[in-house]
Amino acid sequence: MRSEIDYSVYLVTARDLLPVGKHYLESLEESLQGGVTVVQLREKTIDTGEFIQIAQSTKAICDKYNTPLLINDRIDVALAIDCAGVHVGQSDAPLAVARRLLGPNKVIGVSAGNIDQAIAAQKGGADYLGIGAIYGTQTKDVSNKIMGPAGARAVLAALDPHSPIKTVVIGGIKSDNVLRVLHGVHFRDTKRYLDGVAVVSDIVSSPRPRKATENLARLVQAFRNNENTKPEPAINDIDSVLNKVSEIINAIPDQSPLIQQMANIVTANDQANATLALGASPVMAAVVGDQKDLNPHIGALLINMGTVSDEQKRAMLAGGRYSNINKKPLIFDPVAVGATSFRRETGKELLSHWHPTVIKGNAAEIGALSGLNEVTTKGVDSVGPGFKDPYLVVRSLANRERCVVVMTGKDDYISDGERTAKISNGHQLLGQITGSGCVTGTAIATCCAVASMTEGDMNKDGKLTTGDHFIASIAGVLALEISAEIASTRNDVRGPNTFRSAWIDEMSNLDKIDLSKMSRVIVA
Ligand SMILES: Cc1ncc(COP(=O)(O)OP(=O)(O)O)c(N)n1
Ligand SMILES: Cc1ncsc1CCOP(=O)(O)O
Repeated sequence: MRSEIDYSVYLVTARDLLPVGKHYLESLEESLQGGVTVVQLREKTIDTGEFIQIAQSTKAICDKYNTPLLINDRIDVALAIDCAGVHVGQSDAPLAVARRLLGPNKVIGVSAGNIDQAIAAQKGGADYLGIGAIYGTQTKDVSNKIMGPAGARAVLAALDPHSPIKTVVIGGIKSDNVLRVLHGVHFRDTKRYLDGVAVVSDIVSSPRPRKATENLARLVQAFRNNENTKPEPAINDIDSVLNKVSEIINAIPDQSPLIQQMANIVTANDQANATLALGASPVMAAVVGDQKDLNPHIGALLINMGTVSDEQKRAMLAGGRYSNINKKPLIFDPVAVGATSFRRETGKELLSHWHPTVIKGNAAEIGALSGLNEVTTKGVDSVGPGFKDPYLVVRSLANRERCVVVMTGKDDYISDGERTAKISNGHQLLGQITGSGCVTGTAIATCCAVASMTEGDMNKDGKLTTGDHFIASIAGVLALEISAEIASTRNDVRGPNTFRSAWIDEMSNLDKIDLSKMSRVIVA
């Protein structure tokens, strides 16, 4: 009988990565005590005799904890010690040969670095796939093979949903990014969930492998609990939505969140002043060295690609990563992401390193991220009348990226994948000043910070952030567009530049306004 394996926390061994003074079997036993559910013995340089010896002592400890053992590459060693099975890579014994030698009762896992390899392994009868490398790692040179969570998500989506094959991801997975990986790989539309995460250095290099494993196991379990918990019915009737919007906007001065912004050189000043006018505090920190210390203190981080440089990109990678670790809302404004290959690559790299809470862009930017070319870009601006079905565009991207998507334009469309809103507020003067979209990002980040600070959540361990960011995004857009409408009626506004000052002034008067009377919002 082939053993039923729990792949949740899959340890791949590496004796060369043990901390100085830590014995291999001691580390292995501690990791099993911490909750490793399956072990793969991976040895690359030793002779067959020594391999068999180490495999026997590894199996003795795995047996003590009732944990299956697989052998990397070497079918002969697996047969010699009669363990649960093997893991083979693309340049190892072919799956059909491994199956013939091992028989029907042994487990065979196959590495899959792309969709074709995954489908071939599935058709060939592999028991599970090791999908990767997700990220770079010092354990092995995978520099040409990094696929990011989005690459693994594409592999999962391509598999036959009825096949019994199991899946794990591997490569650079650690307790500080495992939630981000799980959220990024799991695609709502595929019926397929990851069965586990395969880890080498996060466990093996730790002086406390038991603790390291417990951390990983807790996060994997928390993610699953969260996925399996039926969410509270989402607020979607318009009165409740607008009540919540007012609550969020009115709470900004009380909470006074610190809003970190990696802004662009054109609009940073307006963004900082808008943050103050809304009742929050701006901090414009965009160098790598600031990110770790600053992140625990912020309410939200806004990453705006407007004038992104190589140095700023490194800060964006780090800041976003810390935001996921510290469960801070992360708002991504992919300015002109489709305009050049540098921007396309940067957008892709950022989204593969961290998981945004909200993506906000104009039609061309949302189209570029969605892989659609129905709407094109001219510099930072969108060209033409927009998408035929904007609801579908935002809903699909929100589902794919598992975040809120805000598409700004004459009408704005906002979706969290389930609920979709259309906002028809605003004023044409907003289109005559530079950076009104960037300032919208500021307002969304501010409202998301408040939503996250004011809403407790029992299931927060498995989440990357808490709060209803769909409603917070509506609040951010309404705050800006209604202040623009009010500013446009002022006698002292004579054109775009006087409008700009009046607009920022009016952001600080929103508590005096009955937003529900001025809002033109539909929620579907
Ligand atoms: C679970 C898991 N997935 C992938 C691999 C990589 O295996 P392979 O491609 O054979 O590379 P090496 O491990 O031999 O370097 C794995 N070992 N485990
Ligand atoms: C064996 C292997 N195959 C793809 S990445 C990898 C190593 C993963 O190591 P780590 O978990 O330390 O990043």
